Amino acid sequence: MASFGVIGSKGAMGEALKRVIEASGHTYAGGIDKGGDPAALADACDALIDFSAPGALAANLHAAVGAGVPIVIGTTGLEQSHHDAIDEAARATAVLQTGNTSLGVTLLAHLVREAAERLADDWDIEIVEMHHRRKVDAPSGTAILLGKAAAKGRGIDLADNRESGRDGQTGARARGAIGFAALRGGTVAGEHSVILAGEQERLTLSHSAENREIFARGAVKAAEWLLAREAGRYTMEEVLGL
Ligand SMILES: NC(=O)C1=CN([C@@H]2O[C@H](COP(=O)(O)OP(=O)(O)OC[C@H]3O[C@@H](n4cnc5c(N)ncnc54)[C@H](OP(=O)(O)O)[C@@H]3O)[C@@H](O)[C@H]2O)C=CC1
Ligand SMILES: O=C(O)C1=N[C@H](C(=O)O)C[C@H](O)C1
Repeated sequence: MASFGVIGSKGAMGEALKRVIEASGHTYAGGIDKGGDPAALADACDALIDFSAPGALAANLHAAVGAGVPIVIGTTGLEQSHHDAIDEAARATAVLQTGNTSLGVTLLAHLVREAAERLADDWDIEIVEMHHRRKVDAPSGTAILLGKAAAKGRGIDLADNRESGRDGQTGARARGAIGFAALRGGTVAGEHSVILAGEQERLTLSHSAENREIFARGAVKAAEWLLAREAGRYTMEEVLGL
């Protein structure tokens, strides 16, 4: 059994994580929110689990490296500079970052990659997501993860082929583009659909999160798995053996 510290502990995910850690027989080492000290939390636990905000990432990585504990990062809305910081920290400790810790989405990303690989680029790819009204980033981390999987299947870079936020006189859709649409409202835990639209037919691959426990369970599983790992940057695919 291990002890886990949660960053973003009073948030929706933080509360789900506390429940799942305690139900799994591990120890909840405590949690922090804005203004809290991640270094003290890192010293008091075997691994950190961070579902907070992009602005917290640098201090959280620094704390994990300083204490020599692994860290799971579920926070979304990350930019390239955040990913560079994660790569740097992963030289010193075990780190896993993902936009979605659920089993279903991790498998969905594989299916999307395979579909994009097998279908020619006259099959247009559109990713639609819906989340609760409190969500602050768009497209969701999951939508970006799925877009990257589709781009990988196609052998292209997402950054060069991404179309989001269409409005007004957009012009016709560019061949090979990967489109994103983000809906917000109510209490939706997370809905994602990847639509592959061809001539006279459409294939839709979807995932529905019914609650946040699925993300919390995946994050705890990832933290358990990281405990036995050397320094490095790891993926949910590796944790789940997919
Ligand atoms: N990867 C995945 O599977 C999933 C990822 N997420 C992501 O996790 C993140 C949190 O989601 P959710 O719980 O719904 O959000 P909430 O807004 O409910 O909670 C965020 C928490 O983080 C805290 N926080 C904000 N800034 C800091 C900081 N600098 N240091 C420490 N804590 C801070 C907030 O504290 P305060 O109120 O004091 O500001 C709050 O308690 C989001 O980025 C979301 O997209 C969510 C679900 C699944
Ligand atoms: O903010 C959320 O709630 C969620 N965020 C993650 C994302 O951005 O994809 C994962 C999940 O969809 C819920």
